[in-house]
Amino acid sequence: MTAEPHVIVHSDVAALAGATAQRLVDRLAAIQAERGEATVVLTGGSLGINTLKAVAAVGLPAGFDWSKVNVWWGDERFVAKDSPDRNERQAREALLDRLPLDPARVHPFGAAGEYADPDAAAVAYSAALRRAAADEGTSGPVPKLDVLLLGVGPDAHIASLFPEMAGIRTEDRSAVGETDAPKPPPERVSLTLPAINAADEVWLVVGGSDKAGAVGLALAGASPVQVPAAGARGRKRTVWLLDQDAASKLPETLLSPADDGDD
Ligand SMILES: O=C1O[C@H](COP(=O)(O)O)[C@@H](O)[C@H](O)[C@H]1O
Repeated sequence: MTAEPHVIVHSDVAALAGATAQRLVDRLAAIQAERGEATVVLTGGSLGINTLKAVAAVGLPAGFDWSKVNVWWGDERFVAKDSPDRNERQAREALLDRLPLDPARVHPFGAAGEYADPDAAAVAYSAALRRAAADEGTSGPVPKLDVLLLGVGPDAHIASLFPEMAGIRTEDRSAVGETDAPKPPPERVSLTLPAINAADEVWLVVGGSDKAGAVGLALAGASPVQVPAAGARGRKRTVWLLDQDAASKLPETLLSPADDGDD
């Protein structure tokens, strides 16, 4: 398996969310069985949250222990902690609040009111990532990130890295603040592309015909500055999990239809 993108197409968004949920639990369980814990980086957005809702309905493999799962986020909207716009709040309501997670292993971005501005929250998140790496005995900028989930916007943004903006060009830190995002809310915090690409596995989960152009450009090898999704690569595996609408502009040669249990 290489980090060359592998594309799997499901029939529609419901099948995509359900299959991604099952794939995620299976993968985290396999990693946990191997090294005692597993780390997931969550995304917000429509499919990110629908996938978490679908996880609630997935059967858990024997021995799987949610309290040994580390949770980080790929990005956050810089709004009040209790705002319904917050990716953290949506994830908690969709799934996390129902799981026996260890609170010490759950790492939300800081919120407006806790930090003066998005960049201050980003500096704190970079520091938290570095501390977690140090706790694992490495001197790197991020801990081991097993599976990192991403949504993709119609403009090809990933996390809160938008085309042509400073965040997508930032390489010297793990998280960055954004104050003028084209998608509301304008103030956001995001992992940078180097931090995203430090994950072992990057899964881009995308549904809908409004995303087909972005998916087509990303998989045709566009420049990440113009098409941020083009730059997302896992160290070991990069998987594009699509519905048929999102895949409609891809050449046949790239597609692996899912049998909804596929790989
Ligand atoms: O605002 C955001 O948007 C993207 C994509 O969301 P979608 O609803 O178009 O799928 C998401 O990946 C990101 O986490 C979120 O903050």
